[in-house]
Order: sequence, then C-alpha cells, then structure tokens
Amino acid sequence: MAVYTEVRAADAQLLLNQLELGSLQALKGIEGGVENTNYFVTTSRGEYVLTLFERLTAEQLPFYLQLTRHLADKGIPVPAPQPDCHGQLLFALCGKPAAVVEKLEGQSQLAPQPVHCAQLGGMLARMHLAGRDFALQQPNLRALPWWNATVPQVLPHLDAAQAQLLQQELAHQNAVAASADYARLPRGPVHADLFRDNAMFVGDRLSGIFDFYFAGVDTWMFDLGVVLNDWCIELESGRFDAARVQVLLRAYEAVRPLEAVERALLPDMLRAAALRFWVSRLWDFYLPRQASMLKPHDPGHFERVLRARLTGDLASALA
Ligand SMILES: Nc1ncnc2c1ncn2[C@@H]1O[C@H](COP(=O)(O)OP(=O)(O)O)[C@@H](O)[C@H]1O
Ligand SMILES: N[C@@H](CCOP(=O)(O)O)C(=O)O
Repeated sequence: MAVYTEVRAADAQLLLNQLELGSLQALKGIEGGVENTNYFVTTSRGEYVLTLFERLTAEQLPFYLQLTRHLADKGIPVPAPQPDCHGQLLFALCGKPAAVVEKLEGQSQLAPQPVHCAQLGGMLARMHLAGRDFALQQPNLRALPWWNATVPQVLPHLDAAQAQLLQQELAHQNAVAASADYARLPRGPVHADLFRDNAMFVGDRLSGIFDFYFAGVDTWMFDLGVVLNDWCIELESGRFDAARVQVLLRAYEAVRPLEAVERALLPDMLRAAALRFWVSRLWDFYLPRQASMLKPHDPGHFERVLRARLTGDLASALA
C-alpha cells in the first residue's frame, strides 16, 4: 500500500472546489501502487482518483496528463484528467503536484486468461498508433541511463551470482542500444508499466488502462516486452505461457503488424523489460522511501523473469 502524504478532507475539498467536482463524501487511501499517493474520492458529482506525485516534478507531469487526455480524445479508454475552468490539469496539494482523474469501472484481472490477453494486445497496438501524433516529447525516465545510474547503487546488496547477471545484462543492453537495428525500431509514447494491475475489466471486457506515470517516448517493442513479461507468464517461475503469448501477439499484430527489425529485437526488448523492473524493485527494496502504507514488490520475481527470457523461451512459445 502506498500513501506517502496524508491528505486532510478539508484540503481535498479545496481542490475539488477548483475543479467544480462537488462536495466531498469520502476520501480513502488506496491499497496498492508504489510510486504515488492515491486516494479514491467520492463526491456529490461522482467518483474520482486523487493522485499526489511523489517523485515526478511539475515539469515532467504535463507529458503524462496531456498524453492521457490525448489518448482519451482518440477513444482509448484511459482515465481522463479533470480540468479546471482554464483547462489546467495539474494542481498543487499538500506541497505536492496533484491531479484528479476519472475512476475507471471494474477490477484488475490478476490471473489473466487468453481472453484478457487478446484484448490487452489489441489495445496496446491501438494505443501505440493513437500516440503517433502526440506533440509533447519526454523520454522514458526509467530507461537505459537510469539503469546505468541505479545498478551501482543496488549492486552492494546482491550476492555474487546476482551481481554478475545484473552487470552482464546491463552491458548487453548498452550494446543493443548502440546498434543500428535498435535505432531503426519504431517508437513513440509508450505506457512502459502496463502490468495486469494497471488495467481494469468489467467481467471479461477490458474497460480501461491507467497509471501512465512511467510513460515516455521509447520503442514500441519495449512496451510490448513489458506487457508480455507480465501478462503472459507463470508467476511462480517467470516462464512464458505459450497460449497467452500467442494470443496477445496475434491480437497486437491484427492492429499493427510488427516490422522485421521489431521481430528480430523482441527477445532483447523482453530482456530489457525484465531488467528495468528488476532494477527498480531492487532500488525500492534496498533504498526505500518513507511511506505510511508501503509494501515493496519482490525483486526476485524479475530476476526469475530475466533468467527465463535468457533461455530464449519466446521462440519456444511461438513454435
Ligand atoms: N483511474 C483509476 N480508476 C480506478 N482505480 C484506480 C485508478 N487509478 C488508480 N486506481 C487504483 O489505485 C491503485 C494504485 O494506483 P497506481 O496508479 O497503480 O499507483 P502508483 O502510481 O502508486 O503505482 C490501482 O491498483 C487501482 O486499484
Ligand atoms: N509495475 C511495477 C511497479 C510500478 O508501480 P505501479 O503500481 O505503478 O505499477 C512493478 O511491478 O515493479
């Protein structure tokens, strides 16, 4: 659970007044999430999510908020940020940047089946295409430069085998990123954290995707790698479930067929995506921040995912 900043009802009401969202009826800290402070807000007008941004700065936030606005306007089901009468989406609360977004209907599907993966794959491709004409630029802030800066901080906490794996994979990803093929990968705004807990289903129907606060401009294959590594694996082992991999990729390609260079680099992007979350989980685990309700995710999970990807199991899943 993560509530880093306690928000009083009176403070929340001041912001709701600015947005003309009615009178506060309930304010409830949200269990889940590790990055920001989130509250469910019930008002006389409806249900919303109030987010206080704990790490992101007011300079970085317009990218995320405008991107969700842009995607919502293009028919992608994402929680639209609520504007004030000047069209502003970003505010300040308790000394932190803050926003209020729509509350999506439904529940996360934490044990996804092929029926869920198919919808997610199609939605991911539609989201990539819908982002092509988004005007703002911001890199993925959890990409290679961040891994290079963070790995030395977590290495002292690892055993020798883990340290070797981490360093070897980082070296490999630096080499991939410097290659001509990598430069040819199509890119655009990506979600970069579209795990099963960042999508909602009503019954078996995908009702929306949310939590764009790691979004940035990166390769579409990195985004697909993040999704495959979470939606299409057996959680205990990190190994791929072939049926889910196949259905998700087929659904993605039904909307946007992969280019040859994307197909060739997908195994490396799967490894990159595993490395990204192994590093961030190690960082959260060994160098935690203060939070009144925080349960860090298990870093060992992404070590297993990375080891599974290193066996080349994408090819066997697609055989
Ligand atoms: N727009 C939304 N609609 C419905 N539920 C939401 C919404 N945003 C967040 N939540 C709920 O809050 C939880 C934590 O949000 P999340 O964005 O993942 O947090 P963090 O940014 O800290 O990682 C989610 O798992 C979900 O249950
Ligand atoms: N998905 C990441 C954690 C990022 O937090 P989120 O709650 O915003 O998804 C992970 O699983 O490590």
